[in-house]
Amino acid sequence: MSITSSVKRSPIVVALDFTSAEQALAFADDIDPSKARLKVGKELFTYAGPNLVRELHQRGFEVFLDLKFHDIPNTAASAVAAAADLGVWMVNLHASGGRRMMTAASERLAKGNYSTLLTAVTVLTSMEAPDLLEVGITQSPESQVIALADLTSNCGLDGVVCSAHEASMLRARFGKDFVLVTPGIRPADHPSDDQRRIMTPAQAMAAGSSYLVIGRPITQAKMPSAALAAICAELI
Ligand SMILES: O=c1ccn([C@@H]2O[C@H](COP(=O)(O)O)[C@@H](O)[C@H]2O)c(=O)[nH]1
Repeated sequence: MSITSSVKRSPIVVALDFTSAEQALAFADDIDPSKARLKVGKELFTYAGPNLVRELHQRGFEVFLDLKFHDIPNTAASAVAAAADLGVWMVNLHASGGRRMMTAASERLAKGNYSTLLTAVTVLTSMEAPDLLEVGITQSPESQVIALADLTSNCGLDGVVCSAHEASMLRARFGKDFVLVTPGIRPADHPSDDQRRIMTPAQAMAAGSSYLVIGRPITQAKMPSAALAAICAELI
């Protein structure tokens, strides 16, 4: 069991988009696990693998394994179970993988009695209406998020990854227990980079986000732990 549950954690999840375990662990060693959870995504996991996740657990961090699985139902369910066996706090799928994929994954976790949270990505925070149109989706990002969040909820998952722009609408629709994970968070003085549907940390919390995923504004700062502390202070 990796989760040190007695510690009250902040809603911040720092995206460890680094190219090595050494960089990720140096960052982790500079911060307190009560101040943030950590997200391991495709880049870092491809470089450093499951051992890095174990190292972060040993240091007392809860880990969101953000691999956004999207595959046939059996493969996606098996991948989610592998993540749960690793003891991660949260793992995710792409909701566009559809009902049978999401149900298979959700049922696999329930059958194994895992405590790992399962969420589904709705519309990436880097996308706007013209991006959706180019991949054949004529709905607005907001309508597409609602459709995929309805499907996710029907399939028994714990919540969705969306932008904070959709958070208040989804909070009203699904209630207080539905998990809303919102990347695309930018302090007011930080550039948006490749993100498009962005909000500040305080705005996102006020809109009903459960967890704020924040990467570059913290990890690329001159003093990452100070950048994290400033964002925590904004949320008090
Ligand atoms: O819709 C999504 C889903 C996932 N992400 C991930 O969150 C972080 C954001 O990093 P920043 O540096 O704060 O932009 C990154 O790891 C993405 O893969 C997302 O941004 N949007």
